[in-house]
Amino acid sequence: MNLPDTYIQGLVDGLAHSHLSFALYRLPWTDECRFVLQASGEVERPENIESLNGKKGFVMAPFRQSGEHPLVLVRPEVTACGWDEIGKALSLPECTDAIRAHRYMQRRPLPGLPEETGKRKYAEAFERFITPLREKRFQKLVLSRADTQAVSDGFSPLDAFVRACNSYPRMMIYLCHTPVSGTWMGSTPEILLSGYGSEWHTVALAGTMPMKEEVMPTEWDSKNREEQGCVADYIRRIVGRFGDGMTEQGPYTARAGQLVHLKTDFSFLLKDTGGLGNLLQELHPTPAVCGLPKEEAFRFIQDNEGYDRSYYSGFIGWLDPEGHTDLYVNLRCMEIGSGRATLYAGGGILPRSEVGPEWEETGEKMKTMRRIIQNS
Ligand SMILES: C=C(O[C@H]1C=CC=C(C(=O)O)[C@@H]1O)C(=O)O
Repeated sequence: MNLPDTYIQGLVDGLAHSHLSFALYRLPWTDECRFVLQASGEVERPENIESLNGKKGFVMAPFRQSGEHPLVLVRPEVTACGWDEIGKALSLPECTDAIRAHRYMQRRPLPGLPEETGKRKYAEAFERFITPLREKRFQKLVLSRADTQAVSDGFSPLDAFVRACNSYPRMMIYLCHTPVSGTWMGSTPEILLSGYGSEWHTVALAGTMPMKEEVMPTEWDSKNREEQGCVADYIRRIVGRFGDGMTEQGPYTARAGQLVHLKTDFSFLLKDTGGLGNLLQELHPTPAVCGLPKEEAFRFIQDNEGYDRSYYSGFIGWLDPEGHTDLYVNLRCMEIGSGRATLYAGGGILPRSEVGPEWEETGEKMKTMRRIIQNS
């Protein structure tokens, strides 16, 4: 994907400081950039995931809804596809006025933690997680962490977005800014729900290994297989309740940047797309980001992880019950603030997990976005 001309770049970067709400996204294996803009009023804050039933727009859902991190829907008042159309949309007076006014100042991200503090806190959280796992109170828990990274004064979100598109063709890349959620960017390999008409798709993605140079490793140990197997069992159960004619492919090895994961694809038929919110409520959060049993794991993470996940491990993307829907789990993502970005990553923990490799794995996952901002 080419970087658009400096006029468009300046407008998108300006919009990411403004009081308007927009999303820019690129689906895997396409070179087409899509733009959704809400040029008036506040973004919608649906009360809960079920309230997304029948709604259309760009969704940003947190891991856990709260006053600080509500579910957000960017109303598609203006949509555009490709830089030419996007340039025209950005030239609307609503955009240029908002960019000029700069009325909204970005929130600052979490304060930076020195590396060792981060590691010690992670190790303490790991101890809190591993104990109930070994006592068999949980089958699986996902432990995550945040870290900060300086960004240069001249950091251009659009430039980073285009570089992510070119570096990660297999992933869904997005840049979303709303005054409510702040400015987020990600490069996610995990579909939560996609489809059109009656044909729908989701995946079970879990288990991680690093790429070996440019060669994909394909020999998975039993821990990774088990980690992915329980995600697949969960998805199979939910999809079986909502959809008909489910077919399944996998698990197979799927590349995501410099990592590989185990993936199973699920295809199914949905008679009624008016209830997508109900299905999303059941799917989210899958055991790829939360744990099993689901409700207990969800509460345990809130009480024991030691920080607020915010929009990390929620879901993001385009929702349209009468057209295409492309919603992804918000992984390999960051919140962009002034002079800093906060990066997020997690990993599945089983009773036989060890702290060292799990810490390393979260670091490798964070590199997906770190590489993009370090080179800007
Ligand atoms: C929770 C994350 O990844 C999930 C998706 C793929 C592999 C995962 C794993 O191996 O633990 C996680 O379940 C993350 O990237 O923060």
